[in-house]
Order: sequence, then C-alpha cells, then structure tokens
Amino acid sequence: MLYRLRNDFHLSVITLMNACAIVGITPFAVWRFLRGEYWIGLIDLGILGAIVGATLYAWRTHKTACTGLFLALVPCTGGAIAISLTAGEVGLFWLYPALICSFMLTRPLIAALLPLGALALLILEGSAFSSSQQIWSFSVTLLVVCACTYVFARRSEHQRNRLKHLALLDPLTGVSNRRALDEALARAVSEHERLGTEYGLVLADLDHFKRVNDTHGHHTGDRILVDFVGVLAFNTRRSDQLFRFGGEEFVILMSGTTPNGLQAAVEHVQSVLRKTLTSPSGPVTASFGTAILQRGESVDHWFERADEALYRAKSLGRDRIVSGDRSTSEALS
Ligand SMILES: Nc1nc2c(ncn2[C@@H]2O[C@H](COP(=O)(O)OP(=O)(O)OP(=O)(O)O)[C@@H](O)[C@H]2O)c(=O)[nH]1
Repeated sequence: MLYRLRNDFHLSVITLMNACAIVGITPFAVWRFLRGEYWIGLIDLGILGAIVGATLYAWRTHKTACTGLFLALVPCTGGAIAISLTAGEVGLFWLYPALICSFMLTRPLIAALLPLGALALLILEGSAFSSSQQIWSFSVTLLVVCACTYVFARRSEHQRNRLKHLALLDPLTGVSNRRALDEALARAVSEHERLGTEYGLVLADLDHFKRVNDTHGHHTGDRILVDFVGVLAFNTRRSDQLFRFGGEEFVILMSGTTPNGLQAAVEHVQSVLRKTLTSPSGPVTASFGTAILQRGESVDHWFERADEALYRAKSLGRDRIVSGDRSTSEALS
C-alpha cells in the first residue's frame, strides 16, 4: 500500500483528497443537518460518497486518470456548483478549493476549463450572486487564481514528465535502463498470458570490453558503447525495445517473433557488428544469449535462460549466438 502511494502520483493525490474530504466535509454535513438545512447536508454527503467511492475504485482498478477526471468534474466542480446554487453567495467560495483540487486531479487544460465553465453557468443562472459588482469581483479573482494555478500546474506537469523520462533512461547511450526493462518484461509476460503474443529476449554483451577500456581509456570505451547501441537500434525492428542492463550488457525485447525469426534477427545484428564495430586496436565483437518466452514462464526464469545462454556463448569462445530454448547447448559461430 505504501509502495503504491509512493510510486503513483495520481493515486496519492486521490487518496489525499479523500482524506481531506472526510475531515473537511463531514463536519459541514453534520452542521447542515443540525441546522435543518437538509438539502445542503445531502449534497455534502453526496460529494463525500462520490469521493470515497471513486478513491476505492482507483485503488482497485489502477485507473487513476479517469478517476481523477471524474473527481474533478463531479464532486469538485459539480459539488461546488450545487452548493453555490443552494446556499447562495457563501457557497461560491467552494469554487476555489474545487479549482485547486481539479488541477491536482486532471490535465491542466481540462482543470482550467472546469471552473470557468462553472462560473459561466452560475452567472447565467444568476441566483448565486447578490449584485453585478459581486459577479465582477468574483469572476476576476477566480480568473486570476485559475491563470496562476494553470501556469504552475503546466510547469510541474512538465517537470514530472521529465523526471519520469530521466528515471527510465540510461544517460550515456540514451536507451531505456534496467528499471524500464523490469516493467517491460513484466508487461510482456502478462501480454503473453492474456493475448498469446510471442516474445523473444536477447542479451547482448561486448567481448573483452575491459581490455578496450584498459588499453584505450574510458572515453574510447564510452564511444564504443554508444556505437554498439546504434548498431543494435538501427538493425532491429521499430517495435523491438532496447535496454541497457548494466555495464556493457544490453537487452533487446522482441515481440511477435518465432525461434527462427529471433535467430535470424540476432544473426543480422551480429553480422553488422562484425563489419562496423571497432576500437583503435581492431574489431570489437559481442556475444548473445537468446530465449523465447514459454507459456506459464516467470520473468525471472525467462531471463535466467537467456543469461545462461549468454554465459555459454562466452565460455564457448565469444562472438557467437547461443539459444536458451534448446535442451542441448547449440552454439552458432
Ligand atoms: N567505458 C565504459 N566502461 C564501462 C561502463 N560500464 C562498465 N564498463 C566496463 O566494462 C568492463 C566489463 O568488464 P568485464 O565484466 O570483465 O567483461 P569483459 O571484459 O567484456 O569480458 P567478457 O564479457 O567476459 O568478454 C569493465 O571494465 C567496466 O569498467 C561504461 O559506462 N563506460
């Protein structure tokens, strides 16, 4: 539970809003009932019920984007409109917290349009305002708050996306990192189980890379890693996904592939590497371990088979492809 709260920004905002709603709206609902204002008390309870229900839905289904939109639209904006129409000008103040919550729950543009739409509706209906001066001052303050919050929300959305991007990319080669690989492998296994999509895994590791680093320095090593990634990326399909697993080891996740297709794809990459990848002292080669995802197989077992195949490719002399799908070790040079 704590893990999900820490790692899912939208779920944490929805849960926080739920907690604030319970603490903030319940006393108002009780107070309204005690004063005999049953309609407003019922609206408060309706808002509370919608927020609690939507929060439970988000926790169960992981559908935080549509839950956020629902919360911004129905309990926040709809609730603020209902309170304003029932309670008059004192209810108008609820549009401000509704506005702030909408920006936390959904995309900035939608969040900006919701309070403006609510304001237009309330002005047209007219009963919530006591004078035209009040309409002007309320409209101007709401517009100012809306514009400032929009700018702030756009900036923080941009920064959040950038952080997410950086957290999943390897800074040297620009390909996805190990964290992204873990997510992609879990997705592949689940899709294989649900839809039967075939997946192939390729572990590619540069041969004697330590020697290259020791002889020519880390700058040359880095350049070779970048060239290696270029060959892997440009000689596989656009639908194939490339990851840096660590050091000089990379992973290619291929979808919709058969054992023969996987073998042919890796042979093609290997032949291009043999012709193009060089260090100042000569060609640089790579070893490959491959494995096709089997029915009912876990991520760990699938990865282990490809890793063992790579280990065999290294011990058989390097610069070769070994498949982890065959019961007997088969090495192709
Ligand atoms: N330049 C550079 N070197 C790296 C980077 N990450 C890991 N390495 C180096 O990669 C080398 C890996 O060495 P080993 O694990 O012994 O592998 P190897 O020398 O390629 O030997 P085999 O894999 O058995 O063929 C080490 O020297 C690491 O320092 C990096 O980002 N840049």
